[in-house]
Amino acid sequence: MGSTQENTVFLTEKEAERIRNTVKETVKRCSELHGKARDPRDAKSAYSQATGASLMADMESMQSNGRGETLPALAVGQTYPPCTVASEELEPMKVSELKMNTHHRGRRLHIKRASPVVVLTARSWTMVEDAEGGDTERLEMSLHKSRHGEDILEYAKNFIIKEPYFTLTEEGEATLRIDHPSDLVSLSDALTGKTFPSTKAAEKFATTCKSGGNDELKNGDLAAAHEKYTDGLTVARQDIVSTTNPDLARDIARNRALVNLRLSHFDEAILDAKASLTGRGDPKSRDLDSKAYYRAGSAAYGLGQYDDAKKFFEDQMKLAPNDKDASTYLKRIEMRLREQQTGAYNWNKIKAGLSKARPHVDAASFVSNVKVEDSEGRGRGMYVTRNIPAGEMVMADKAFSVVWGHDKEALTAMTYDVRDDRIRVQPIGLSKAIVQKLFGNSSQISRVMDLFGDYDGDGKNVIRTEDGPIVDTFRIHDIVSRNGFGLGNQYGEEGARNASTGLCTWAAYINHSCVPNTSKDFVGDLMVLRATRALNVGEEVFFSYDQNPDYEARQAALMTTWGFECNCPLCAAEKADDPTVRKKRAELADQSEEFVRREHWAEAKRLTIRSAERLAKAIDETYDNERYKNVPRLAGRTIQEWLTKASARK
Ligand SMILES: C[S@@+](CC[C@H](N)C(=O)[O-])C[C@H]1O[C@@H](n2cnc3c(N)ncnc32)[C@H](O)[C@@H]1O
Repeated sequence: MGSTQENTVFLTEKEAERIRNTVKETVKRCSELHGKARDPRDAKSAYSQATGASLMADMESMQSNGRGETLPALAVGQTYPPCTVASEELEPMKVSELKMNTHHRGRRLHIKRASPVVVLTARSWTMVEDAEGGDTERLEMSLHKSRHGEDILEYAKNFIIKEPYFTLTEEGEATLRIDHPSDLVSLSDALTGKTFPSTKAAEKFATTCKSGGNDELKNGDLAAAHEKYTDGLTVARQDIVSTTNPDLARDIARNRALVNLRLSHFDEAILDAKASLTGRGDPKSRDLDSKAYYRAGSAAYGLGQYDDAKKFFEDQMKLAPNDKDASTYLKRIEMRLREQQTGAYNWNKIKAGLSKARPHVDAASFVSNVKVEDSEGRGRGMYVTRNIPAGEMVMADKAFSVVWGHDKEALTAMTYDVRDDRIRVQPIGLSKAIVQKLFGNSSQISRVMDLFGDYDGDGKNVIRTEDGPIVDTFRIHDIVSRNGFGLGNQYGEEGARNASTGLCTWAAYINHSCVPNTSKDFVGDLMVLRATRALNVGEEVFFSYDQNPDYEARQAALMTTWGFECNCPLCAAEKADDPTVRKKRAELADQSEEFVRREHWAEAKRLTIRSAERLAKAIDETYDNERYKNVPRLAGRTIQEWLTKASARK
């Protein structure tokens, strides 16, 4: 957590003011327009507006290679919950009935795309019209605009918008706006309006989908393969096909399991693989079932559900006792279970396997020495369940999601939050990656949504309807704000605009202290926490979110990024200092940073060491001995470390 000096993006007052004013102006206009009738659009000019903008966007993305030079600026904090009922339960409406700046709760809009899609860094938009023909309107998908790596709006032609939100863009143009991807249901183009006169026709359709899916899979187009298999499955599972040819649905499900596995949609991969099982004893069926168990096992492994994975691979071995892949997996699972239970990691092997191309470790989280409980004044916290000697590992947490600086998904944005009037630099790419992962793995939604965030949503915690998983993207944004962390520059290429960031769902319960009792380190995407002093059973674990030795700067960062005032023993002592003493100390700390940058300890002459000693003494004298009896003197740390190394050389 926290950003280093090099990674700080500075914004001029004027730029900040401009962002603030634009957002405030839009918010004001929106509230003035609330409930007013919509101005109809001219369909022809709407189409040419979108076509022109789409060409421009294509050209820009070709020139900038898809990555903008400047940070996008986004307004955040105007939260609203996603629709939590199935589209079938909503009452249909027409574009012409839309009211300005209104969430049309309880309603649904069936639309079709009527223009090319304009794909921009933080949003996509297009023109749409009523499915049966009628009024044209603009539709904008904000931030979470892709699925299976494809732009959602480009993905299909027919959509249902659940509980449509009609508002203004930041440029003041009327638009249907989607912030939660679950509010947009894409309908299959191939199936819309399709009926089958006979079993044969339905079977033929499903078989064609299956072979089309196979072709797409061969071409590596996973999104298209998924779509074709899904169409095929929808029909193959209907009674007219499944009663006469149940194996067709099994075959398609088995193939879709592989696509889901490759898309890291592990939940659906397991469901598909299980649905494909024949349970028959002939060699061909045993072979197919063995394949299905392998896919289910790999998916469970991907979710970190090692006990389930073990069971699937053992079932596979019963059908194919000599299968090498299954036995390799079973060995890996034994290692993961050992890591989980005892924290016994083979560090050499883990580190040797890491590279920029393979930045994720194949390791399990080790959390059996800790538990989560209430922490007075701090929400919940993490506590040790046994005594842990100094230097020993407290826990290791394999990140739930990481976006590396070198990933194309890395995206940092400047956000203006209307709730607290603050501008922040946010790892938007990480929020997007988490939403994507949860969309493909709804079994993980509760685990992430349990983390602390300012916005709690509607409190219903509905995670699925018949239309699919529901992910409240505003909650994810707030959770990432308060729990995301930097992974450091492990593989190079990290900068202010593309920091490597991640979310750990265990370490996220650890509170901050400026006098922490643990320190954290990263091995790839595994966060390793060690005790910096002996910890007694039942003690709360703390690490430092921000180590700035300057009291004011540290408190400001803790308030802006994490929303709290720190009352740890160090902050209590520093708060009682005279502000002029604190200022002097901060100046001396700056001088010592500068000194350390200028003078290398390995080449230091006696006179230089003397200067360092004088600086250290001056810093020490800013501390009241009584108040700082048991409290670290942070400002002197850098120069003291330098002195220790330089003196040891003599
Ligand atoms: C990463 S979470 C830590 C777990 C959190 N306490 C919870 O209940 O889930 C960060 C949030 O915890 C709270 N927090 C962490 N350290 C704190 C402290 N020293 N004093 C007060 N609140 C703290 C703040 O609300 C912060 O935004």
